[in-house]
Amino acid sequence: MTSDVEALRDRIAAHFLPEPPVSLGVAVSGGSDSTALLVLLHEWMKGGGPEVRAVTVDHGLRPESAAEAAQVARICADLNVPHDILHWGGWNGQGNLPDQARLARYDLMADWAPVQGIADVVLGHTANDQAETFLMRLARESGVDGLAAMAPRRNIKGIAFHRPMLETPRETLRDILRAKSIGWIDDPTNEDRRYERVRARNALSHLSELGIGPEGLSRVAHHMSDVRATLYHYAYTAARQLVHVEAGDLVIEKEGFTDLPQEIARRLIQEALKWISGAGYGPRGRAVDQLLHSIGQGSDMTLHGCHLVVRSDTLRIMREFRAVADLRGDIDAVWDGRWRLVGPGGAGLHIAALGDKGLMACPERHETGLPALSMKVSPGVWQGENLVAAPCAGLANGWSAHLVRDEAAYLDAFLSH
Ligand SMILES: Nc1ncnc2c1ncn2[C@@H]1O[C@H](COP(=O)(O)OP(=O)(O)OP(=O)(O)O)[C@@H](O)[C@H]1O
Repeated sequence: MTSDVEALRDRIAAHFLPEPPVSLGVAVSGGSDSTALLVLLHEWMKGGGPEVRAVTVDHGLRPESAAEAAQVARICADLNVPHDILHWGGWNGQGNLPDQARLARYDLMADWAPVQGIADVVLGHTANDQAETFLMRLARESGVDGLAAMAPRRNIKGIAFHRPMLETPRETLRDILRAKSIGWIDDPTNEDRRYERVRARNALSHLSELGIGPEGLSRVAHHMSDVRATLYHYAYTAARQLVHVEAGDLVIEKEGFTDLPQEIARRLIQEALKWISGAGYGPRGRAVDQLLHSIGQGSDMTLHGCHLVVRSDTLRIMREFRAVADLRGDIDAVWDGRWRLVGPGGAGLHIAALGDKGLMACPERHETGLPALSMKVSPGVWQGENLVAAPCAGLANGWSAHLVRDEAAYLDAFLSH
């Protein structure tokens, strides 16, 4: 074994410290990076590392794709590594094809892994991929979060996807394959200049004149990711002190909030909008800055399906009425992705927002101390056009409303960055 192979194998093993898993999945497209990753994991396994099982997703998008998956199968057979091929059901014409294919790939692999008793899957992204992502984020004028580029690990459906080679240049990996006379597949779309990533790759080759290369940019991304983690840590501390949940809204103490540095305030708001809307992603940074400006001016604003209300001593972020106005749900189902109603049941019941009509049917609403806007977006139990119960607006009738995402979930989100 050459010293390069040893060094890279050890770098991968270091990614899994302090406790490497017993078994690992490896996602192999047949390209140079993931094929080299397979070889390195195989070396690790031979030296007492985790059991390895490979997986290839055949997207069926190019005529050669089945033959390419079969080529990966042969390499795996030569190494004595078990290998599975997964098939994508195809594109439904929605969204952008490469994005949809990537999402489907992660989804298929996240379903495949637990069936094999695997909780960790390794991906072959290299320093070159990281540097290209970094340049694309620069083009979008991203801040710290965007420039941190790809994370070394992320969770999808409870499976950890690892990228242990984010600081390894592609050529180093190709040298390993050349030395072992193992071939790889060159995907023709990697040359297609219609893709931004391909243009970023070409641009990168010109930047070497300035001493800018994949490894350097990937180290900058790594620094940014440390900075991001630090900022989220402070944002978490601030959120614990200044934010609490009330009837499904997030209430922020205004005085403490306005003293926060903008980078921290922005994160508090971004996570709040994600928590209320249930969207897996936050609004764009510019939109959040506009919202912060609006808070400074003392004006209310709607964003990301949420409504921010500025009061003298608090900021209250609640669901925007428009986002739930037409939402009708089954009585046993979670409503708006966050409310579960528990009560005596009955025939022909459904859940919908109270709205003005429901609110007027709650004589005790003033006793709750909640703002009318907040009660208006809260869930009510309806029988046809008649309101049966509205637990957040003082009309219980044996019903109670429970948040599926609680305050702990809001706080935990800061720690997952
Ligand atoms: N069809 C696929 N099946 C299994 N894993 C895949 C597939 N496509 C990509 N991957 C995984 O995602 C990583 C990054 O994907 P990307 O599209 O950048 O790579 P690629 O150019 O197809 O191949 P490589 O990274 O192996 O050179 C790959 O290294 C591999 O681990």
